[in-house]
Amino acid sequence: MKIRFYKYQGTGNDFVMIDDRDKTFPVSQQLVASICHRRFGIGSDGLILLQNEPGYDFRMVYFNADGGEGSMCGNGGRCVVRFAHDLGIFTGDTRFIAVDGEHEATVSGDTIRLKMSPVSAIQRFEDHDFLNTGSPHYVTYVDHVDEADVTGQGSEIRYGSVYGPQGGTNVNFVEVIGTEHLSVRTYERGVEDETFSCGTGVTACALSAHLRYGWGSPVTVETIGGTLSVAYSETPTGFDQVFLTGPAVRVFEGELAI
Ligand SMILES: N[C@H](CCC[C@H](N)C(=O)O)C(=O)O
Repeated sequence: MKIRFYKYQGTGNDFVMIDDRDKTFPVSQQLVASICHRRFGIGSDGLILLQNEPGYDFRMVYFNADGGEGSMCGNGGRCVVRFAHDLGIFTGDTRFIAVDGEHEATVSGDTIRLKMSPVSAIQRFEDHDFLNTGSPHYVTYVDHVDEADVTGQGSEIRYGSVYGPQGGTNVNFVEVIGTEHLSVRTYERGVEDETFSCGTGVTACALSAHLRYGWGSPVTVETIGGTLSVAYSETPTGFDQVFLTGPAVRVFEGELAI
């Protein structure tokens, strides 16, 4: 069986994208993991199926690189919007459905602005915050993010006694580099490594920093793979009107023989 695939990246978070509107992709954890493998497959942080959904422009189905169906992916969401735009499914604005519900997005040039789910139930601790921005995120602050042991400490927290039994968490290391300006590195569960950028993670860090420092919106966030912006409104229980904005581009396309 031959399957046409496309490769997209959003600030260096990269995804294999498949137009699955005819629902023929033979989903299995092993197949997805082998496609995402960087030595034996195409190589990516995740795989996304674009499917039809009545009442919406499309449905986003996201899998982590390990082949497990993941929670929401912010950069993947921005990339699938670009993919749907490239396929001619919409022009300008779109509304689609993902694992955490409905999303809206706008395309202008290379920039994709994605509306994220409202955020509540933020757990605040002295040295870290824990919140769910579509995916669970542990946010910890460091003086020099370049020196953080992202993979070592990240996997310790991800598999540790607190979060491990809950299905794990993504772990973000944040350095404040100015007012409303952060630098972030993320250990991603499901990839089980550091990625170049994590959209839901960057969103979590911006909201956490707002709570710590009383900053206004938007917050600019540097990642290894580029710059993202997070806008939001604070509510009595958390945040809504949360928007993640940044570039998403097609890298190449090809054919997969399985
Ligand atoms: N890279 C993604 C996050 C994927 C979430 C996944 N790692 C999980 O929690 O299972 C993003 O841009 O938001």
